[in-house]
Amino acid sequence: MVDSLLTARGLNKQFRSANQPVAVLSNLALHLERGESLALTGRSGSGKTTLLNILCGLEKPDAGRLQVLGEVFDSRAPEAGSQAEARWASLRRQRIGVVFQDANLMPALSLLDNVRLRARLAGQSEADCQDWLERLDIGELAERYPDQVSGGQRQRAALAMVFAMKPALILADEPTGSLDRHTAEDVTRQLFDLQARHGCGLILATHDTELATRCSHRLDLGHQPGT
Ligand SMILES: Nc1ncnc2c1ncn2[C@@H]1O[C@H](COP(=O)(O)OP(=O)(O)OP(=O)(O)O)[C@@H](O)[C@H]1O
Repeated sequence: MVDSLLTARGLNKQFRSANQPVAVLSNLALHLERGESLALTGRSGSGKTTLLNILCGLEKPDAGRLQVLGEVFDSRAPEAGSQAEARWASLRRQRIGVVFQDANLMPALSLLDNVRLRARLAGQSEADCQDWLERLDIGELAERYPDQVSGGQRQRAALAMVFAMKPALILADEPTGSLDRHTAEDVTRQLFDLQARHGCGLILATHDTELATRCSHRLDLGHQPGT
């Protein structure tokens, strides 16, 4: 079995601000194997979210090569953008679970239906969807819509969606950012339990040093040249 989940080489990304180029990622490399976890740390604006977006295909690097779950994305490849988009979309639907700051819940679906939809799209059973909501302590909110619950409860629903899809790789941007300390500890424990049980990879961006120390590896983007 191939254990490498993700390899990135020579990633560069710059944005333009007030017509000036702002280098965010410069010649960045990283590698993740099955069962490993990586904490992305660094000061605000150092590029953590940008890197997570690149690692799931929501943002294009200016240069670099990515190998993600057996798929290769190379900025120099002649492949049409739409083909790469389709490969990224398929990875996000079935194999990469993404937990971002503004939890991607469908507003017209209840929390439970959001979790069920995510499981279905990933080809997983819908049988344990209510159970995931219970485990994240929002079982009694299953029939509510996203705009009828708090930001922290939405974030837990987003985690339930990711758990239900049983991904090979989880990307999480401040997964405990809007949770109180007690709930954050509970969610963190579940995140690492799930990772240990399924042997999936986990990359998370965090300002929480305690959460970062629970990961097997750490990459401080505050030290990237140009940031
Ligand atoms: N679309 C964009 N256009 C211009 N600049 C951008 C864009 N997106 C991000 N940036 C800039 O790129 C830099 C990195 O942003 P990013 O959101 O990746 O940082 P971060 O480390 O996740 O920050 P935080 O910890 O505050 O969430 C910042 O200076 C940001 O202002």
